[in-house]
Amino acid sequence: MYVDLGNVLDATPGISREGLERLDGRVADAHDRIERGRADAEHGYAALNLPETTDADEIRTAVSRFDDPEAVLTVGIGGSALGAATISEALDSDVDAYYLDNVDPEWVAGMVADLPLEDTVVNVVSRSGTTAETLANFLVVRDAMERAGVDWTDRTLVTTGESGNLRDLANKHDLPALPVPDGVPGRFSALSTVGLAVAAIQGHDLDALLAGAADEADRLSGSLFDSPAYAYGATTYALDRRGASINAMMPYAESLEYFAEWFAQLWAESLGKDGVGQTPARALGATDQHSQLQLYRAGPRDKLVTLVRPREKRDTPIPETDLDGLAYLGGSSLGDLLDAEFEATEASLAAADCPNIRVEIDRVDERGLGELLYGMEAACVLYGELDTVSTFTQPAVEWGKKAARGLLGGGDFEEADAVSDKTRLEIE
Ligand SMILES: O=P(O)(O)OC[C@H]1O[C@](O)(CO)[C@@H](O)[C@@H]1O
Repeated sequence: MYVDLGNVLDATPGISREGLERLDGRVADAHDRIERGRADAEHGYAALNLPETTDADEIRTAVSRFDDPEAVLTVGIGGSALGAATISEALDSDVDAYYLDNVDPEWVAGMVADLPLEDTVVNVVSRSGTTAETLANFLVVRDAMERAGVDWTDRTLVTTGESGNLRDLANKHDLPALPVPDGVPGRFSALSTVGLAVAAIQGHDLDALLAGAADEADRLSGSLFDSPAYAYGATTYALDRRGASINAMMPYAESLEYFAEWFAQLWAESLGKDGVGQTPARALGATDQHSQLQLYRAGPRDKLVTLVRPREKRDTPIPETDLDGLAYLGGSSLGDLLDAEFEATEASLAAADCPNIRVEIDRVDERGLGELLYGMEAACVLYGELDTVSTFTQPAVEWGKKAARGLLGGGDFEEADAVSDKTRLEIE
């Protein structure tokens, strides 16, 4: 992973090279704290050990019983789906990957109806084993399999904690089950059983994914000038402190669109604590040059833009044309056009003094994805250390869960009472 900070040095908000050098002392202290947490496999810090602790053979063995499926359906939500989706949506495979990570009834019914259930692996993922959306969707999928005459116990893989509803189900029906790694919150679990089972089913190279992550881990150091991950984490933190409260994650690759969604959970759920936190905005280049870029460049000075691209990609030529005005495109390629737009957007933001950071990987392949996922996780951990927030908890999401559960009769929660007390001003 390569990180270019050039376009933050003279931006508004921005940080100077001297400012980064002053911040580097705090980076060194944060790095020491992180390394102590990793050494003790402390909750959360353990995520940065996954390149060494994830057992790829265990994952490959667990999925080996599913002989050449047509599709794999992941039933999970948040970090229990987004890591796997980031990888599977970025890489080609003959095995189609689908994700049920919401409970929209029409969407779920449509997806289940379209699946070749007899030739689909159902990958149910939940660290807690209690997440209502995941369990409800699993019950719907299992019922559909039974009605289709498919023995669901032959087609289901479970990834869950040591206890809970899913663990009980796996034990009761002797289902293949993978553990979730101790001390790794869902949003940090892409490089573990949680995020890699789909990749294994699709035939992707788990070792290369973990090797890319290991490369980035090897570059963690006491100086942001020696570590791309810490350069990104420290700079985004510093820019937030100077007013860039929004970070628009804008990959210039369709294959990385899901990465922006994964990044949004990682950044928001880790850093949004006690009244602080940089808001991740999902964007996509070049598409959002015709959309959100107007706001990024000419709106409030409260944003930074992260521009991500692979340095190498397969290309598509643009045919020669005799159409006046289009001759400049003919004989070029879509890759040349996308690169030109990436660099033009970068320069456009700089010309407007809008801070932007360039993040590149060599290619969107297993190694590059491993670097990018691990690099952003490490960046997030460093940012959390510098911002002195509780990076690895997510207490604010619990209120809504209790309210929903109370509304459905799943318990007596005062949060549910607040729903009926809603102030109404309905305009028809
Ligand atoms: O894996 P589980 O326990 O189903 O949780 C799914 C997601 O829900 C959250 O716990 C938030 O409610 C996320 O942190 C997590 O990724």
